[in-house]
Amino acid sequence: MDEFQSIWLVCSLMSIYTLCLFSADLGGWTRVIVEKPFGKDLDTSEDLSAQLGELFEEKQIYRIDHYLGKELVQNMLVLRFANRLFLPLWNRDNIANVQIVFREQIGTEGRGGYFDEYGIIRDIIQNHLLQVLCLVAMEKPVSLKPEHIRDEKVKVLQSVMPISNEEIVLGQYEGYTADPTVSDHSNTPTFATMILRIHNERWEGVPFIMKAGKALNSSKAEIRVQFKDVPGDIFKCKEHGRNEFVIRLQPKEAMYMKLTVKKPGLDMSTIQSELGLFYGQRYQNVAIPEAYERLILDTIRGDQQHFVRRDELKAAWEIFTPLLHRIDEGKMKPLPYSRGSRGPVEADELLEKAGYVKTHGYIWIPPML
Ligand SMILES: NC(=O)C1=CN([C@@H]2O[C@H](COP(=O)(O)OP(=O)(O)OC[C@H]3O[C@@H](n4cnc5c(N)ncnc54)[C@H](OP(=O)(O)O)[C@@H]3O)[C@@H](O)[C@H]2O)C=CC1
Ligand SMILES: O=C1O[C@H](COP(=O)(O)O)[C@@H](O)[C@H](O)[C@H]1O
Repeated sequence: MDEFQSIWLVCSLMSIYTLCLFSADLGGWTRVIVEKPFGKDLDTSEDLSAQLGELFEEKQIYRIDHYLGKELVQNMLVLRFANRLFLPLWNRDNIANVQIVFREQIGTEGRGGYFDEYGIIRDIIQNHLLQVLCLVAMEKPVSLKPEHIRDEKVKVLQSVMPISNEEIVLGQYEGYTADPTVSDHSNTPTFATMILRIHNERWEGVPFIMKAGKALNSSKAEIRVQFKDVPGDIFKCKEHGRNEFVIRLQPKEAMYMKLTVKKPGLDMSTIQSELGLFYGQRYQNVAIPEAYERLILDTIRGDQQHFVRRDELKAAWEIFTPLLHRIDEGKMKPLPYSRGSRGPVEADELLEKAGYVKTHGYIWIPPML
């Protein structure tokens, strides 16, 4: 933040603060929604938090991350902690790897100037995907009270190990710097795949593969949990692939479990198929609220469960700041990739290296309405 931005920020905060004082006099309440970017690294974020903290109490601050307002993200805790099925499986004994993926077909059109300052890690991974990781990996909270949930999220974040250079692939799509608001020599990644490792009893040794990119061949956001091979493979079905539980956040919310079944017919052979819950089909007359709609309502209701607490934000920046500084200083360079591709091939190689096993011969047949 330069001096002008800093003065502007302080003046804006003071004006909001003054208005809030008036509302308190009238018997109202004060809740301030703050939208990202929450700084650019640990220090700038802590500065911002300190300035906000001088004016508002933490219970008045609603740091918004719109991924926390998405239907299937909110479903995560229910899925994990209200279903007996998942309780014994959700750990390093059974899960081989987890992918948390954001892919977008559009590039940075119209937002190049902003994006070039931040890049894909600050724009998507350090906030949206990391919040999803917390919900996938955290322990069961004592209760559904916002503080209990946020306490568990902080613990997961604090257990994430430093990210190794060998476990990162960065990319920048060709033509990105043609945007007049982007520097010709920009080192900003528009794509990143990286492995996060959680050093705790539940997750030691399980790679959490975070993938995000712009100008790719598809648009989607999903969580993909891949289970380990079945020991003693009497059906010789290992060749088809492993069990996978996929939670598609968007588009077309869905959850499906890829599993091995007997291939219908006279032979005793096996094939990969799926058990699925497709929201468009199962909940045909239900309108799924927009993330911001839900989160603004939560703010009015005074429920901070789906908002980021100050210590959570700090822990998130602690994970990424060293890596971001290496990129900002030009010590790590993004690889070029073509618009409309999957991103650099090195990213899929990293996935394989992390132990992800691709399915063979699985064909999905869309359900008929
Ligand atoms: N309910 C529904 O709507 C369902 C839809 N389907 C559809 O069926 C298709 C297959 O589904 P599924 O098997 O789950 O997922 P995919 O085959 O799309 O992807 C499986 C994994 O392989 C990676 N991958 C995909 N293409 C390549 C490639 N060319 N090289 C290297 N890695 C690759 C993916 O990465 P990345 O994620 O980065 O692409 C992902 O990690 C998809 O189109 C899916 O949308 C399947 C089941 C249910
Ligand atoms: O915060 C952001 O999110 C959008 C993607 O949001 P989604 O709800 O459509 O998944 C992304 O395009 C943008 O770059 C980023 O700032």
